[in-house]
Amino acid sequence: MEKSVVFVPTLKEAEKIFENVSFIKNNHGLYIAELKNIDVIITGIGKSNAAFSSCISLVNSSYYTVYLLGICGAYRNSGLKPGDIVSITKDYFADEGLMNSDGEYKLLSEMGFTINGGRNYSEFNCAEGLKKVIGNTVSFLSGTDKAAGLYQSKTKASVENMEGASLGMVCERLNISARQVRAVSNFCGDRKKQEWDIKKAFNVLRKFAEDYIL
Ligand SMILES: O=C(O)c1cccc(C(=O)CC[C@H]2O[C@@H](n3cnc4c(=O)[nH]cnc43)[C@H](O)[C@@H]2O)c1
Repeated sequence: MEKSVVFVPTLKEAEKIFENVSFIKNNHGLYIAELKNIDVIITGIGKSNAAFSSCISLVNSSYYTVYLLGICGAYRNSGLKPGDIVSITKDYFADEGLMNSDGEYKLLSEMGFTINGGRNYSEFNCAEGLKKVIGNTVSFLSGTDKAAGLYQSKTKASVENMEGASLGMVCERLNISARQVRAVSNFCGDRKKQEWDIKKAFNVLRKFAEDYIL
């Protein structure tokens, strides 16, 4: 039987999205749950964990659909709010570059370097029925309004996450199509004004998984 794979950044997110499922550690140190028609794999937080976990899991596999499901932050001017669910179709490596002394920053592509085959972003297929948005993948979180403004104005992204562009690049290089679905858990920027509602975000991701994946 053909199987799909769902990557989720953290065990906490996965246990809320896929209830009553047990995870075991595999021989690569990754937590995995094997359900009837899907495998759920925990990537770990951040670009390096996302690249390793997706590459090692996909390189000799025959999964027929790949999903990355998780929470994300929304930029204030995006029109999104906690509890909204989106399909990220273009995800930038937004903090790989150079910060000048005047606080301006350049992406690697603006310095003559590229990350993903001539580009500074990865692409995903759109998950049907969801709002299509641009994402920023960062390792250095935008915990101030200034940092959030810099990232957002550079790429025109609506949301921010920590794994998407890396996992997307692995899928592109392996010629496997993937969808990235994220629920907004907070606003980006000043930490005191982030308005986290992680419960709402988990609930919409669980509903999405029940309706479209399980
Ligand atoms: O403690 C904090 O201030 C804080 C700020 C942002 C994110 C975190 C997390 O622990 C979540 C990391 C996890 O969730 C995704 N995520 C959720 N919100 C954001 C965000 O505003 N910016 C970037 N990533 C976010 C991310 O993909 C990770 O998997 C804590």
